[in-house]
Amino acid sequence: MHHRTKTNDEIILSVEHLKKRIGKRWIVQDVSFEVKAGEIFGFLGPNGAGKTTTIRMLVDLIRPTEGQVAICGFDVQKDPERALSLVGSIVENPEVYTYLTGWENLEQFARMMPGIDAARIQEVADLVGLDQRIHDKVRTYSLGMRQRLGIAQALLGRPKLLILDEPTNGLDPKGIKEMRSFIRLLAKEGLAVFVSSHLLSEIQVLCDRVAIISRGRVLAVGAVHELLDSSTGYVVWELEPSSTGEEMLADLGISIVQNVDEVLDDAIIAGFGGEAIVTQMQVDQIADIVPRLVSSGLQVRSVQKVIPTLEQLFLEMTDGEGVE
Ligand SMILES: Nc1ncnc2c1ncn2[C@@H]1O[C@H](COP(=O)(O)OP(=O)(O)OP(=O)(O)O)[C@@H](O)[C@H]1O
Repeated sequence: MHHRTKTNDEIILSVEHLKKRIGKRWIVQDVSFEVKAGEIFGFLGPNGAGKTTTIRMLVDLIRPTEGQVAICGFDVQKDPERALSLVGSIVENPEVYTYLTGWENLEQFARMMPGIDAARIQEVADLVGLDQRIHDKVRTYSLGMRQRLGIAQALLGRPKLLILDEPTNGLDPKGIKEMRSFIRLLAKEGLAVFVSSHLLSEIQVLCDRVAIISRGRVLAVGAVHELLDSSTGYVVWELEPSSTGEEMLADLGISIVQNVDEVLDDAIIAGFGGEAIVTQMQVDQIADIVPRLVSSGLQVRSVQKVIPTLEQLFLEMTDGEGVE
């Protein structure tokens, strides 16, 4: 969906068969995926799916029961110092002192890191768009500005991977928009960005690829548009003559939706004349079907796929189990 300048196939984060048992319970049962440079990767699942537990293993806050995490090839358990030096995260948010300025907070944080000077602090302040306010006390910052200060801290050490847990939580619509374009900008610069969320719409608009997780397992990984294309959706056809068209579609094994108003928005239905035919099918079948209709003499006036939301997709995959 987004055009990247520096996307390449360099694998920044690799997670292989990650599992975590706490007591007798397998909180994370089997999680595998990869995140590449320049990519915004969404980690999507309902509350309690195991997202936080997985993220805590990514940054070595808890130890996996089984499986591996590698960052730029460095194993997080065997070589934690090197691996973690390549990660910035706002997962376990370091304390922000509200009585200090943004600049002083960054300075404080930089003290724990080698090779971070004032020029770098200025650079990250500019990058997150706080340059005008960086010498103001944090207590005067909006929530969005505090979030950006958190990201500035995460970026200080020039990480290859940025891990964000629910980055738009609590932001107003304007703040959410700003946060999104900011995340896109970082990815464009080549950073790999891992974003967890229980908000499907958020992931849908922001991420290049997504892993869908439920009950500690990855149900699907892929480009958002691929997951949507391979799923069952609704397609609206305007064919001439309509009744022949409907018969042909049925003959091709496509299921015709009778109760249209139950599955489609009124606004969508209103956009078509009374003769529109609605089918439920895999949308990637359209390309095969249209030539067949045409070659048997039908006039195909329009074909429109009604793209399912990620919510619908998720319901399909999980059989409707616990999603908001
Ligand atoms: N230390 C623990 N001991 C026992 N159960 C735990 C522990 N940590 C997590 N759990 C349980 O594991 C499940 C997954 O938790 P986790 O926080 O990873 O989910 P999540 O997907 O991040 O959801 P949320 O968005 O609500 O945090 C939950 O049912 C939680 O209660």
